Amino acid sequence: MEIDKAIRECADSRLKTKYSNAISVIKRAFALYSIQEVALSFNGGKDSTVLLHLLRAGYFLHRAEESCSQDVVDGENTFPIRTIYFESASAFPEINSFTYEAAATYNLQMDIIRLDFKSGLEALLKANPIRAIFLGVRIGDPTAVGQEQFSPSSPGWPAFMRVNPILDWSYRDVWAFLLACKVRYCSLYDQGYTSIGSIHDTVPNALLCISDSNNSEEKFKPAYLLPDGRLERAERAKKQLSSISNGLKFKDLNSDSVLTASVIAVGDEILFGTVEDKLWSLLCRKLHSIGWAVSLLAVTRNDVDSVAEEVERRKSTNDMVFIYGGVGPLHSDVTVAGVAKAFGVRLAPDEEFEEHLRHLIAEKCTGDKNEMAQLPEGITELLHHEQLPVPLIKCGNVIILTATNVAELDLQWDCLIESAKSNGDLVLMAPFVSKSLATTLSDVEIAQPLSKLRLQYPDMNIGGYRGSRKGPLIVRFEGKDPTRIEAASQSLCQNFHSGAFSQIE
Ligand SMILES: Cc1cc2nc3c(=O)[nH]c(=O)nc-3n(C[C@H](O)[C@H](O)[C@H](O)COP(=O)(O)O)c2cc1C
Ligand SMILES: Nc1ncnc2c1ncn2[C@@H]1O[C@H](COP(=O)(O)OP(=O)(O)OP(=O)(O)O)[C@@H](O)[C@H]1O
Ligand SMILES: [Mg+2]
Repeated sequence: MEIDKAIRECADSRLKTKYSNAISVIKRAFALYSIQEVALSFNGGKDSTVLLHLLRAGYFLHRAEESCSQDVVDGENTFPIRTIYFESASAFPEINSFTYEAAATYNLQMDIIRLDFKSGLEALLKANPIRAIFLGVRIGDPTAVGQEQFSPSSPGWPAFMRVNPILDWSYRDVWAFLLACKVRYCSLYDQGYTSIGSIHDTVPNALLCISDSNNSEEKFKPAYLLPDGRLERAERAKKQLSSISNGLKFKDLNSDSVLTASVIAVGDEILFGTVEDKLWSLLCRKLHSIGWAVSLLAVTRNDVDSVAEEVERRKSTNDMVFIYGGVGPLHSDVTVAGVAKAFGVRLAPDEEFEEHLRHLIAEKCTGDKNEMAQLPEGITELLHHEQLPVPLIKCGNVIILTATNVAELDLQWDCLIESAKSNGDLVLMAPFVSKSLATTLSDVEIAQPLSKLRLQYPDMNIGGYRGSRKGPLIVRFEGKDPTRIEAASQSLCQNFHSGAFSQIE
């Protein structure tokens, strides 16, 4: 069988693994359902073209195993699996003609359905004993969220099993397969289209454009030359830049409003006292400098449930949560998993993130499966900046920082602020201003006037601290309005003899 032979003979071990896993899924489906009970959902797209050939190979191998003899296996072109195509008036003519051409080449028994998906499937299932449908859905597709290789149809849909043999395939894997097997695919993919929807919303991928100033006609490179699979749906890139503000609802705020953040450090080494964490104080100062208040600092153990519990609690009571530590490939690096758990989603391979890691650490860490490229499914946005080798990860209102020291945090913070500013949505809050007064008055003398002042100026943070029991007491006024700070400090001084307080930096 030519597909099976092509993969067996190729040198790409990752593709071999993906192929053999997909074939196992297909064989499992053939063990559960009879051939009359399964269907292939085929639309001429690249993913469904991969699926068509996997099914041809899978059916051949299944028959070979069943009969235990190559002699009785039907010809390679026998493919008795019902194939359904939802034809639409807004499909590209090239997609239609490729679909019909494939049907003729591979003897597909095509059912052409001219209804919407749901009504079409209802009619199909009423007239046929179909119980399972093969789909070319891949993780990263908007419809893949929550799906497994075998997923029952959604509530409200007719009942059948969705079988997704290439769920964990990446864009690269798809092209590696189509090129290794030397099979035909829709001609649009050679004209710069990387994912094909309707004629109304699909254009060639601008990242494949070959610009030629002398020639007004645009030309495009083929889809398999897209440098990174992460750019398959190019419009996603635009979305990511404006994403920082999404969780923050900045637009409805006055510039002197206060937003709150909490900071979570993950690390047994901090709790043991072995390592002194310097990041939290720097992060507090940074947040402060953009007018944010830090409501809580927490340190958790390197344990998924501890991280999940803390994140879950903080994300609902703060505008933003910053978390660091525990990010990487070690068994103790559980932060990303903890964040996923806090949001009640699973970790799924993120093709875009994997491409970044591949560039960073070459092939060292990217085998058949790259654990570091697993991110919370459906809620993750990657925050890019040209100075960051790997983007920052944002899940809802939680930002995962990968910094491990002060210099790295400095860089990540600057990139975060710069890209937030450049997208125009992020209104940085008015920074806090403060005034500190030192006094040798005793705590007892000053306690009552201070607590009165707090009631008078509820918009301000008024507090006292001392460096030692015997040394001077420092009273600190902090807020967003310098005139109120001045008024409050004057008001305190008036209660005591002149010279009782001296201002310090
Ligand atoms: C065979 C088949 C089965 C589908 N089953 C479901 C389903 O169970 N639940 C669901 O929400 N959508 C289902 N869909 C719809 C897809 O998830 C998705 O809405 C559609 O492929 C998106 O196409 P569009 O981008 O052209 O709207 C199914 C589609 C097909 C072709
Ligand atoms: N009109 C349709 N008719 C039949 N099946 C469809 C149709 N549209 C989608 N599907 C099924 O859903 C799967 C996912 O669709 P999707 O558009 O993501 O992939 P594709 O069309 O194969 O490739 P591409 O991402 O390049 O467009 C398809 O592989 C196919 O199984
Ligand atoms: Mg498509």
